[in-house]
This record gives sequence, structure tokens and C-alpha cells, in this order.
Amino acid sequence: MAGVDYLADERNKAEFDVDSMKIVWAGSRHTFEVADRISKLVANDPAFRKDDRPMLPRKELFKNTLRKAAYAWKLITELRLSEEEASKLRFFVDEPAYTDLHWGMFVPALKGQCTDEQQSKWLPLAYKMQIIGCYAQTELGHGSNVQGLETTATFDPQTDEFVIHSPTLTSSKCYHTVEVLCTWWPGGLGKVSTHAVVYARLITDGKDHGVHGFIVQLRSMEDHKPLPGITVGDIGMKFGNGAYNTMDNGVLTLDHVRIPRDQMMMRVSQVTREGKYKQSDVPRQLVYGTMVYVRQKIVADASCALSKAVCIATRYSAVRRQFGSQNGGPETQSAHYRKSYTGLIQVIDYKTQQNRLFPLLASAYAFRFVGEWLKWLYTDVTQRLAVNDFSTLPEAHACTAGLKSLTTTATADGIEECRKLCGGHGYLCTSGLPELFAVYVPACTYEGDNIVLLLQVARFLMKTVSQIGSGKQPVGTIAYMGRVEHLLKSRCSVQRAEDWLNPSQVLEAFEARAARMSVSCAQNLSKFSNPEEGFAELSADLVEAAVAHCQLIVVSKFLDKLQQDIPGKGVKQLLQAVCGIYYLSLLHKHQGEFLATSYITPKQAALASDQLRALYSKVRPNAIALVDSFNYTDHFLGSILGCYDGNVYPKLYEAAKKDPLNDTVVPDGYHEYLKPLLKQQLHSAKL
Ligand SMILES: CCCCCCCCCC/C=C\CCCCCCCC(=O)SCCNC(=O)CCNC(=O)[C@H](O)C(C)(C)COP(=O)(O)OP(=O)(O)OC[C@H]1O[C@@H](n2cnc3c(N)ncnc32)[C@H](O)[C@@H]1OP(=O)(O)O
Ligand SMILES: Cc1cc2nc3c(=O)[nH]c(=O)nc-3n(C[C@H](O)[C@H](O)[C@H](O)COP(=O)(O)OP(=O)(O)OC[C@H]3O[C@@H](n4cnc5c(N)ncnc54)[C@H](O)[C@@H]3O)c2cc1C
Repeated sequence: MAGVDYLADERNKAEFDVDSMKIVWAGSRHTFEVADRISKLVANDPAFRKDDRPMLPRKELFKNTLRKAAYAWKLITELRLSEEEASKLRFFVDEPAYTDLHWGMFVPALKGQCTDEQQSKWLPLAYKMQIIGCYAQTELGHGSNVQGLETTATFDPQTDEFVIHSPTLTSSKCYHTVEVLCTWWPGGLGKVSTHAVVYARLITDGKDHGVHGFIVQLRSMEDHKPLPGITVGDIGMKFGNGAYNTMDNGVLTLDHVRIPRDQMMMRVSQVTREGKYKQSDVPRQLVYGTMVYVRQKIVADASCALSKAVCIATRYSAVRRQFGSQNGGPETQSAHYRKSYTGLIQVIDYKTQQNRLFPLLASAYAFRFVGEWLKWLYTDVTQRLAVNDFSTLPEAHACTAGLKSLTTTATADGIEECRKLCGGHGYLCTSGLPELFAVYVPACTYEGDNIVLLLQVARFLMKTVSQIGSGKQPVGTIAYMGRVEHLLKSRCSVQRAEDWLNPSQVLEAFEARAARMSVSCAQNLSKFSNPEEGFAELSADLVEAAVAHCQLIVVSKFLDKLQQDIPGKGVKQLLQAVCGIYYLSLLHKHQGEFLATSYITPKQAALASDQLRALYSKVRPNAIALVDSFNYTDHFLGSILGCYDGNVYPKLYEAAKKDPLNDTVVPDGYHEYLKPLLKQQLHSAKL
């Protein structure tokens, strides 16, 4: 049956121009064309096969990743791909590798933390991959608490060097039962990186200046062996088969390792030849700049991971049929569903399925647009920093931290929901969903634990509330706090379900909820004589206020997007429906907060649910076209359930036949373990 498109009927139902939507999703025609070309290049090259990943033993898996990364680099250089094309190629290869950390963190750290002179030395080497780097910040005992790091970099004026040292238990106040407090977790560190950006406490003349970044060579450029004083290795298997085990997350101890003074990254602060510590005229927090950059990237990546899962679950939900009757005979479910040509009900037509799936589809679009906006914000703050305007740095930190937390939590939960939406078959590795979940879920932890990051947003919110009335007008994403008096008094004016389609009404509802939750936290905090104690005591409420603020940002950026000129037949109308599903499903999920803050009434909450159901019906015929708009190849999706042609069952059957366990009809181990058992039972049962 090759060539038959089992989803053709679904595709014919679309009420909008899919090609135009593809461009909206990609961000521009240019980005679409690059992504389309590179994704096909990868999909058509057998060297990038990835369906065997869950079955490979770790060593083989890792070597395979090294092979793919080297081959990708060969293509990048031979085809003279641009930076944009090269990064798309790595993205579509879709395999976590040391290159993610080299390009995603090491290079940005060099760019952001080094002086021009240092950059001119290190960047050309890194760009040509003549050195490979990683980002070594987290220690066994300290991840979230960066200020608590214990590795030291002590300046030795005699030799003009820093001595980098991981403290041992004996020299540490810590009472862990491990012998060494080493660096632990960095990706690419375990087996590959030649260099690392190591974060350590800078000590000059006995004085501790806090955490700074240093470039440390780890391995010999001749034979890849660790340099003297360096002990390095992989930290072991992680969650899931295949998944993130293609990455060599590493452990590192540094025993009085000496590096030249000019390998301290000196953009933010410097140590002179005499050992004098000098701080540039920039905020110390710029040392954390790489994290702001990567968090912004992670938000953009969330929409990719979630859209992948949603594409699989949506296509499969249209293919999968449950209940109804094959021959038009008595129905086992309500006649309401008797629409499909076979008489069997497509599971996508169940309202419960739509209620679980469509908000995730909407979230994928919402995260795409907020990711675009966050990229703009990051570019803007970077340009300002270049001219010593630091005014928007706290907002950029709060936005990147908060949105990283919000989008990764929703995406990880969403992928797991998509697995359940695919029923039993979702649990098969060939659905692609178990591995996608296992690869994605650490995003809730790395680059800042999601709760720790929300607490940073909460601090920013409390600071903003405390400044209300001081004459300092809040701007940007926090501008609504400038209208707090109105927002505390106002009441929702919705009278009919359709009123929930009014953008200004929706925006005010989300602003009022966020403002009221923040103000309530601030009022409760003011009852504590010690603010830090109050912050700790109220931290669960503060996290909820931070989530409300971040959801407001996502909703407002989606609504802003809809204000733009969006070409293509029906595209804008569909996006309006998708946006409506996004905010109304949030309103429904957090109804308690909207009601408790008294902005809306129970009747208005019920009208919101009515409108949400109406939007599900609007989106239903367009669901397949909406996921086709992601333009994912079958290779990238890596899922039989999500394959473009919907020909799921024969593919599942063929894949099962190819499982190594089916290489022989009688399994290995039969003669040792099954036969004797069965024989013994045969004797005792006298059969
Ligand atoms: C399939 C493969 C994966 C693919 C992923 C896709 C991603 C797309 C590509 C991305 C590229 C590369 C791939 C990356 C893969 C992921 C690798 C993960 C790498 C890591 O995990 S690296 C380690 C990251 N570690 C952390 O994030 C630690 C978290 N902790 C912190 O950030 C901070 O220490 C803190 C919790 C914020 C500190 O809190 P504390 O209150 O103690 O703060 P300080 O006293 O230090 O500072 C207070 C002051 O500073 C402000 N501030 C804090 N952070 C920042 C910042 N980053 N920028 C600006 N300002 C900051 C804070 O607000 C305070 O200000 P105030 O005094 O109140 O005015
Ligand atoms: C797959 C993966 C890749 C990684 N890659 C790198 C890398 O390349 N380089 C690198 O340097 N690091 C890396 N890391 C480390 C990562 O950045 C840290 O694990 C992360 O920052 C969380 O820190 P932690 O492990 O110390 O968690 P902890 O802080 O120990 O968190 C444990 C629990 O305590 C809670 N908690 C902690 N502090 C607070 C608080 N103040 N208030 C309330 N609750 C709190 C957290 O919410 C969490 O529930 C990686 C981690 C993973 C899982």
C-alpha cells in the first residue's frame, strides 16, 4: 500500500493555507527554506539513522554519536554551510552531543565573558573545532547555588598563574560522605572536551572575590589524555534508553592545576600582573550572562519538542479508531460521533481527547511566538549592554528564567500527556515518545531548576511591587503593575461566551490575576520582620504568583502576534482560535485563582468553558493541517505513530518483526532456563 496517504481526508478538511502557516511557524520564508532544505538533507542520509538508538549499548551508542557529529562537521565544512545552516543541521540530526555544549555554551561563554583580545585568541580555535569546550559550573554539592561553589582559582603572583583546585572533604566545611567535591554534570566533559570554562572562586592575596570563569585545558592535544592534576570521566547512565545517554556528562577534579593569568575570562573583572582585582564598570551579574543566553534558547527549543510530541499524538489520534461500529450497526457510543466513513470513531473526535490534546497544540504555537519575542528581548538587552545600558538586565533575567521554567515544565508534562493520548502504542519506543520524554525532561532541571528560577521571578515581582508609588514607572513585561490600582478594583465585563474572544478583555483578566496574586504575596511578606524569612515561608505562594506573571507574558505575546499582518488564506483566523484555546484552557486550569482573586465570577468562568469547547470544534477539522505546518520529516519525528502518511499498523508490525528479540523464533536462553523449567513441570504434572 506504499504511497497511500491515510490522512488525505483530514488534510482536505483544512480551512487555511498550510504553506503560509509553515512560514509563520518558521518565522520567515528564509528560515522556512533553510529548515526545509537541511531537514531533507539529514532525513535522506542513512548516516543519520536514529531508530536503533534505544537498543544500542552505551559504548556503541556513544561512539555512534561521535561518528554522527564528525560526519555532520564534515558536511558543514564540505558544503560550506553558513552558521545558520550548520546549527539547523545539528538540530535535525536530533541527537544530544558534546557539540550542543561546545556551540551552545562554550562559544557563547567565550563571546560574552572574554575581552576582545581573549576572544581573538580562543574563538577562531573554537569555531574551527580545533579545540572542543564545555561549560563546567555545577559541582557535586552545588548546582542551584552558584555563589556556593567551592572550586578555587588562587592567583600566584610568582608565576603569573592561577591555581585551580577542587576542594577535598578535609578542606571543606561540607559534611558529605564523598571524598572529593568535584565538578559534576557538564555535558561533553566526560570523554570529549579538550577545554572547559570552569567556574571557581577567585582568590587574590587571600581575599575571596566570588565566582568567576576560567578557561582550563583538560586533555592533551596529542593523545587526548587528561593533563597533570586532572581526573575526568563520565558520570554514568542516565534516565531512559538511548535518550540523553548519547551525552558524556562528566565528573572532574582539579588538583592544583595551573593556568596562565590571561585564561581568566576578563570582560567583567580583571586581575593585574601584580595580583590586583579590578571590576569593570558593569554589573557583576554579567558573569551569569551565558545562562541568560541559553535559557532564551531553551524557550525556543520547548516549542520544537512539544510540537514534535503533539504532531505524533494528533496524527495518531486521527488514525486511531475506537468504538462505534464497522458496518453501521448498533453503536456502542453516542450517535453524536457517527461521522467517520468506516463507522468507527476517530479518537480525535472524543471531546476528552480534544480537551487534552488541543491545549498542547496551542501551547506549541504559543511557545513558538514567545520564543521569537524572547530572542528579540535578548538581542535588545545585548545591544544595550554593549553601550553600558544595564537598565533592562533584571527584566531580561526574570523573563528568561521564568519562561524557561514555564515552557519546559509544560513541555515535559505535555510530552508525557501525548504518550498517554496514544494509548498502549505510545509506550512503544517506536512511537518516539518515551525517548523524547527522557531526552527532554532534564530541561526542567538543567540551566536552573524550574522552582529556583521561579523564585528569581518572584523576587523581581516583589521588588516591583515594593517600588509602586515611588515614582519609578514599571516598563516592559511588568508595565501592568503601573496600573495596579485599577487592576485591583476592576471586574470582568464578560456577558456572553464570545466576549472571551476580545483580546483586551482577556489581557485584563490575566493582568488582574497576576497583579492581585503579587500584591497579596507582598502584603503577606510585609507581616514578617525578617523579609528573607518571610520569602522562605511564603515561597509556594510566590511561585504561583510567578507562574501567573509568566503565563500573562505568553498570552500577551500571542495576542501581540495576532496584531501583525499575517498573510495566507485563513491563517490568522486559525491562529486566533489556537490562541483562544491557549488562554481559555489556562483560565480553566487556574480557575481557582481567577475566582479567588474575584476578578471573574463563576458564571463568567462557565462562559469561558463554553467558548473553549466552541474553539475545539473550530480547530478539529484543521488539526492535521496545523501539525503539518511544523513541516517535520518522518526522520525528525522518529515515530511510527506520527508518520506523515498515517499508515501506522503495517509499520508497527514490520518494526516489531525487526526487533533483535525476533531474530530467532526460539529465544536465546530457552535451553538453559525455559526447557528445564518446562520439563520439570511436565514431570510433576505427569502430562
Ligand atoms: C537535546 C539536547 C538538549 C537540547 C537543549 C536545547 C537547547 C537549545 C540549544 C541550547 C544550547 C545548548 C544546549 C544546552 C544543553 C543544556 C545544558 C545545561 C547546562 C547547565 O545546566 S549549566 C549550569 C546552569 N546552572 C544554573 O542554572 C544554576 C542556577 N542558579 C542560578 O542561576 C543562580 O545562581 C541563582 C539561583 C539565580 C542565584 O540566586 P542568588 O539569589 O543566590 O543570586 P546571586 O546572589 O548570585 O545574585 C543575586 C542578584 O543577581 C541577579 N541574577 C541572578 N542571576 C542572574 C542572571 N543570570 N542574569 C542577571 N542577573 C542575575 C538576581 O536577580 C539578583 O539581583 P538583585 O540583587 O535582586 O537585583
Ligand atoms: C542532563 C543535565 C545536563 C547538565 N549539564 C550541565 C552542564 O553542561 N554544565 C553544568 O555546569 N551543569 C550541568 N547540569 C547541572 C544542572 O545545571 C543542575 O543540576 C541544576 O542547576 C540544578 O541544580 P542541583 O542539581 O544542584 O539541584 P538542587 O538545587 O540540589 O535541587 C534539588 C531540589 O531542591 C530544590 N531547591 C533547591 N534550592 C532551592 C531553593 N532555594 N528554594 C526552594 N527549593 C530549592 C529544587 O527545586 C529541587 O527540587 C546538568 C544537569 C542535567 C540533569
